[in-house]
Amino acid sequence: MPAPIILLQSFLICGTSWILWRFFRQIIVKSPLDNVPGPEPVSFWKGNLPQVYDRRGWGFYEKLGYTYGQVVKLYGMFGHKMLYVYDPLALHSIIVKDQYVYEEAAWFVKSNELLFGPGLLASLGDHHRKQRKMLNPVFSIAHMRHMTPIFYRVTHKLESAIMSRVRDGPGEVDILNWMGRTALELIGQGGLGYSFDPLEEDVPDVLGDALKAFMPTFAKLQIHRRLIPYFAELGSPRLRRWILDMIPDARIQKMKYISDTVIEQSWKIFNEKKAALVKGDEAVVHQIGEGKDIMSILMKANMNASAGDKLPEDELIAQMSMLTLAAMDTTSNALSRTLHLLSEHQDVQEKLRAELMQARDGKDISYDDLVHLPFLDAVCRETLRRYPPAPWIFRVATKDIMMPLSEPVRGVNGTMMHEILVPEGTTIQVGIMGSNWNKAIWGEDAMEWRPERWLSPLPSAVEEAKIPGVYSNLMTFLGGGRACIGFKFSQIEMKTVLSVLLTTFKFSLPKEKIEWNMAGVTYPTTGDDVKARMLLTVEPLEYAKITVEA
Ligand code: HEM
Repeated sequence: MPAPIILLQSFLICGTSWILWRFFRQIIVKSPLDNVPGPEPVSFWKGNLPQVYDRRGWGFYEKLGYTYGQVVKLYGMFGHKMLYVYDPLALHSIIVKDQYVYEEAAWFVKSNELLFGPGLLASLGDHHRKQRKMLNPVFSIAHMRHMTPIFYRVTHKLESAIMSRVRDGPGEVDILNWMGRTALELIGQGGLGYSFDPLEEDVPDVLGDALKAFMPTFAKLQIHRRLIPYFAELGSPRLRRWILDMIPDARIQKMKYISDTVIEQSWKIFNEKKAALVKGDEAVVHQIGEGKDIMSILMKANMNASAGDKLPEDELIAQMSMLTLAAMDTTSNALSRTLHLLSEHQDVQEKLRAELMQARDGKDISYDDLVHLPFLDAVCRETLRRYPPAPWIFRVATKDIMMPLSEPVRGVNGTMMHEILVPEGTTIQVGIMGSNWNKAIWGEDAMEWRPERWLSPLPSAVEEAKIPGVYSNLMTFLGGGRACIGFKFSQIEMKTVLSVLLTTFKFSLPKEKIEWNMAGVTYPTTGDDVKARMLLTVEPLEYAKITVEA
């Protein structure tokens, strides 16, 4: 019998036994989570996952908070009990104090490694700590400051590209598409020292196109992804590759092409950079990032690091694709959301434009002024609070552990629980938006988008809650050892792009309705279209028609 058929048969037998075992275990074995309140599952097979992943599931999460509180029991597949958590003390335990107990899920780490190599999103424990030690300084404020001119250069190209489409009068522009192209080019030039897209014209780029295709393709493989740990070590790499080549599924074959292309192209860029570094400074400054991009700094730091701290080349290369993917949709969707909100709230747009006009005074705003503009900062913070691009992330408890609570939870049996025993293997859904929307902390108007809240002292409950986020008492960029490494990068990116676009164009709502969809990274759709797209009406400001080249 051919090998793939034998494998398939064994898989079906193992899979069926596993499902039956899970079914009986859930019925027979008592769990400490049984007493945690939560909604009924939709079915045994899917649990609450259809609600958890519903692209229109905003109401479900709002209701979870108001009905059950800050720790809620949910069901995953086949009766697997999960916890949805945004209690601040519990969050502190999950992502800071006990972060090495609550790890990334095996399917998350293994699939990232198989697709792009051993980068940050594919490493755990000491290995991950070593990679962060080398990467953290590269994202320092000093380096970000040096990158600002690169950011302005790219953003002015975006400005010209949009101007060429609306110079003769207002028109609807797919802002999501432009923010996506800009975010890719910014992480390209600022992160890799590589240009993906001239922006002023449509030029295909093998690597850029593969990276752009990644998220939409990957989104269709979320179930397959969870099966990877069961196959990842099966037989030799050659056998695994052969089996992969044989799988008659267009989505999997496309993913294979994307992964191969990204790895191959990343090696190419890496080798060119290495050659320039060996030749010396003169060759480096003639490269796209002029040696100020993240990869050039990282490669130099790695060359000078002690033997114990040095990262092997395949790890450096894996960081390139992981940084690009982590940077792209998050920041471009945050920028799209901000422009959407400013289109809905014309008064806020006017007030922000006035602040930016005054600061710009005909030239680009310096890094130091840009980061200190109060209203721009307030608009960015409030957008990232109320609409965090990644509304949740997952962790898995790698052993039994006691979860502390800042507020007791009333159990299903009526008793008050002051802590919860979390059994090994429990999936934790970290409620990033749950924490950012918490009325007990942010006040009764927590669900309102109100930038002004950042211009006066925040409620004392915010400080007292000790939310473990790296940024502004928010969970948007997470916290602990796996906090977003690029959060300063994304701040400057958002502020540079807004400072240029809002002093050149006026944005308003399009004819069709914009809807924001829930996902690992939320995304907009326009009208009945299910494809990610966000049109806004864009009109050039009178003076900009003369000053901006198109
Ligand atoms: C508004 C924009 C952004 C948001 C909301 C955001 C949010 C996040 C969150 C929530 C995580 C934790 C993921 C997890 O643990 O599962 C994360 C991790 C990460 N982010 Fe961001 N991010 C943004 C922009 C960026 C940018 C611009 C970069 C790169 C320049 C970046 C690079 C990374 C990397 C490499 C990680 C993995 C860190 C690790 O595991 O050690 N992010 N981000």
